[in-house]
Amino acid sequence: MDHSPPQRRGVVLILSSPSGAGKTTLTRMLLQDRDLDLTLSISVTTRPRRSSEVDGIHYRFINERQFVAMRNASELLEWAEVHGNFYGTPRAPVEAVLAQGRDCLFDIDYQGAQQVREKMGTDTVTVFVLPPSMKELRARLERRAEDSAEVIERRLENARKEIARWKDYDYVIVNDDLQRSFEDLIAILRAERQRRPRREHGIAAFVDRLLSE
Ligand SMILES: Nc1nc2c(ncn2[C@@H]2O[C@H](COP(=O)(O)OP(=O)(O)O)[C@@H](O)[C@H]2O)c(=O)[nH]1
Ligand SMILES: Nc1ncnc2c1ncn2[C@@H]1O[C@H](COP(=O)(O)OP(=O)(O)O)[C@@H](O)[C@H]1O
Repeated sequence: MDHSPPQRRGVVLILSSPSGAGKTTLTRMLLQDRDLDLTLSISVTTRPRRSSEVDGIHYRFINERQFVAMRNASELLEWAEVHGNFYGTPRAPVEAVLAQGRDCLFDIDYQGAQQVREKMGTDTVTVFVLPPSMKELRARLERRAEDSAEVIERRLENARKEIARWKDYDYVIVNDDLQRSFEDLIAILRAERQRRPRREHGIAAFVDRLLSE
């Protein structure tokens, strides 16, 4: 087994947006592109499962007692209450991915993004996804048809507060054309992978060999 350190540090790529702006769709597109080799951080949540979701793939659905137990055992890298439910990121899988110098993708809210940035520092890259209009945001939530009218209203009420956080992020994408947004995300990831501090170890060894030629 190869015990040498990874050639580069993994990217901690965080996507946030108000509900309905399209981050889950973009996340799924990124994961389907095998060449990108991204691993999703699968959150735990106390919210009820939607019909389109699979336990253990999109979320791990747990009850509040289990959530509190995980939080108290410091098993969560970050956690937050969003739209009246608890969400958290299990720490161990993230650490395992990053230790291999691979990249980890997070679909978490602004509270979680802030906590991860504080803990992971410059490994973190944050992207905020905006809807093209509030009218379209409502239309997308209604078209998705996964939530009750009451839940949709609550999400739209929270959207203004969430959108106000755009300034905390490294990148902002207005998700009008889905394919274009996807390509922009790939461009961000490719560029971030090449950042010198992330490649310090691998490049130093390469340059040593180069100069010894
Ligand atoms: N802080 C935090 N937020 C999360 C986590 N998982 C999901 N979220 C956020 O919780 C919010 C609600 O997610 P969800 O119920 O799937 O609804 P959606 O935004 O309409 O797809 C979104 O802003 C997610 O990004 C997590 O582990 N931690
Ligand atoms: N650029 C886009 N144009 C049109 N519809 C979109 C676009 N992006 C996402 N959608 C649709 O909007 C709905 C909400 O998207 P979703 O990814 O579930 O949002 P979020 O995860 O941010 O709540 C889904 O039905 C999705 O197919």
